[in-house]
Amino acid sequence: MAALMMRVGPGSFASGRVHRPALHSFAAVVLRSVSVSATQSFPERVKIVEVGPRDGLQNEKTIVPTEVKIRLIDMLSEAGLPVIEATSFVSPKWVPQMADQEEVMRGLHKKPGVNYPVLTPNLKGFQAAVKAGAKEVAIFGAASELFSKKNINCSVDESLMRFEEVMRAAKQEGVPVRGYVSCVLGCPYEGKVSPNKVAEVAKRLYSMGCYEISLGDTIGVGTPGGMSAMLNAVKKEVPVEALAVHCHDTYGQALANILVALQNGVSVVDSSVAGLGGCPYAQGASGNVATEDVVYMLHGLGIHTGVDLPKLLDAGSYICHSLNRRTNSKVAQASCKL
Ligand SMILES: CC(C)(COP(=O)([O-])OP(=O)([O-])OC[C@H]1O[C@@H](n2cnc3c(N)ncnc32)[C@H](O)[C@@H]1OP(=O)([O-])[O-])[C@@H](O)C(=O)NCCC(=O)NCCSC(=O)C[C@@](C)(O)CC(=O)[O-]
Repeated sequence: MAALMMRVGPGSFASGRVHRPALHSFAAVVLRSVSVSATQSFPERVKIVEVGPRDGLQNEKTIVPTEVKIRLIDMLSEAGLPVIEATSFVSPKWVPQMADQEEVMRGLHKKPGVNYPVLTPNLKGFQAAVKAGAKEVAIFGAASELFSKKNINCSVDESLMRFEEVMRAAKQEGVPVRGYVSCVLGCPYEGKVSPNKVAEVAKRLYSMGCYEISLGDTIGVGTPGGMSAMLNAVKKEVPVEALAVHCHDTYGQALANILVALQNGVSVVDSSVAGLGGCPYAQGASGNVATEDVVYMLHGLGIHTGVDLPKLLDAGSYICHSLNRRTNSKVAQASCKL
């Protein structure tokens, strides 16, 4: 750290506040130097799937106004995020925070080249999503029976049958479908989850036509060794190009787990601006890894994301002010974007 401080100069730290421009030049100077050797085993580009407006806001205690959600999504697209999960077409009785899904879909300003997928647990959700203008959807299963029951009120096998229905309809409509597997590194109800079970569910989702499978450490209990073992099992069934990781940061392991996933060839990472989030049916799950922190790490490694970090910080600052909460992003904290 001393070496890092010398590069920036003591003035930046003297006041006790690090202003954003100083942090950014600091980041650029320090991290450029590690990128050359470190990128060798990493992908050149990473696609970030921003899940804050859905995964982040679904867990808020008070209802977030629709216009705030729309403004957040628009700020995220302005920041260069290529995929922004906008909302979910689930039962409002189960997740009241997402009850304004149609208004959100109709209100957001679609930026060319940006995808705005939505969650659809069943055919009813799919039909409503398409009617509201969704061009891409995600189905969400789990590698844990109890989690599946608590989250979508059916067994894993039943969920896969429902997803087949969604998939058939999606194929007819030409709508791409992403698949989630939750609890890939542990379950709040069952504890340990076998990598083989994760691989089996991932394979079934991929075989039915999901173009991408996002592997969710729903409660953020995984560590890099577990991530590596799980990915090794899944990669035997699904090509690594079709895999994404979705890490919650409950135990502070998310960035380490993502790094291991990148070294395993994964080049799609889910994250949530300001580290918002948690799953209402996974007690103890804290927010997703913060998008700001993922972008900072990736850019430091010389990996292209297309994301403008200062604009992303503004989006994080906006939503934190709107929710009257502190950001979970370390990068935002360091940049005084609280
Ligand atoms: C799946 C259901 C609907 C099953 O819920 P259910 O009660 O078994 O469904 P049902 O078919 O018996 O229907 C019951 C009622 O819900 C309605 N309904 C039925 N389907 C829909 C729909 N799509 N949209 C709106 N309404 C719907 C249906 O019309 C009926 O209404 P009623 O007659 O009582 O008025 C329910 O369990 C549900 O909505 N669950 C939501 C779960 C959820 O959103 N969880 C959070 C997202 S998952 C997550 O965060 C993890 C992830 C993806 O981020 C990855 C990770 O971190 O691991």
